[in-house]
Amino acid sequence: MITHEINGLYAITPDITGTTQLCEMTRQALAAGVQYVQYRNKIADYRLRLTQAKALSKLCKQYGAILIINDHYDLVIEVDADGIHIGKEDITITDARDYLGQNKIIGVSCYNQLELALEAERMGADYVAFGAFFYSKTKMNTVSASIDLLSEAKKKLNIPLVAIGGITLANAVSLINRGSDSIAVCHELFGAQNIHFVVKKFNQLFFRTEQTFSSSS
Ligand SMILES: Cc1ncc(COP(=O)(O)OP(=O)(O)O)c(N)n1
Ligand SMILES: Cc1ncsc1CCOP(=O)(O)O
Ligand SMILES: [Mg+2]
Repeated sequence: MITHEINGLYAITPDITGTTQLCEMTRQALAAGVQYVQYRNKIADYRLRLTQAKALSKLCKQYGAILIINDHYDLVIEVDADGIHIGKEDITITDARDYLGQNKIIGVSCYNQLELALEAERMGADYVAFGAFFYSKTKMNTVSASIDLLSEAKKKLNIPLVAIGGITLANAVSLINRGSDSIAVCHELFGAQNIHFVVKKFNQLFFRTEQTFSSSS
């Protein structure tokens, strides 16, 4: 059974080859309070992916954080990560579940399509991701998702919603207010001069939003 309902800031690692630099940036994010990390590296070969994923797994365990691996289900087992994130070009939810079992988190990209999310929930996904909501410096050729989709999805789905794509400190609130449980961020976080500061600011956005909800209810 999955014990973690994804929420808050979800850090997506950048495409870098330097494992020491990757770990140092991730350590700063974890030390500042990041609880969810996705290891995503589109330029690494198998050996480098294994090295980096192992190092991140160790680091996340030290901080009690959840590590999700993008695309590569074999790595999840090899480094004892907490789950996988899959999209339309990756393995199916059924195959991921068969391979990983009930105790691993499966996150699924649903782009701008509510129907994909409803199907993903039926097939046993633990969270669904929508986006890109804004222009992304990290991933080219994304489809664009509207903020209204989040409110609609919030009404129809029971699993957590993650928003992704060009999310910054300035635009994140619009997504959180529309029902996004988590925001997945790469450039605004790992491209920052002060990662610690950015994590704290993102986390405050969630805290403020919760305060707003509870004071008006
Ligand atoms: C949290 C989250 N949401 C969406 C994606 C994108 O996944 P995918 O469509 O498979 O594209 P790649 O990341 O593999 O390029 C994601 N990785 N994480
Ligand atoms: C993996 C992915 N899928 C849609 S946008 C994106 C990249 C997110 O990175 P950034 O926060 O830098 O836009
Ligand atoms: Mg993918």
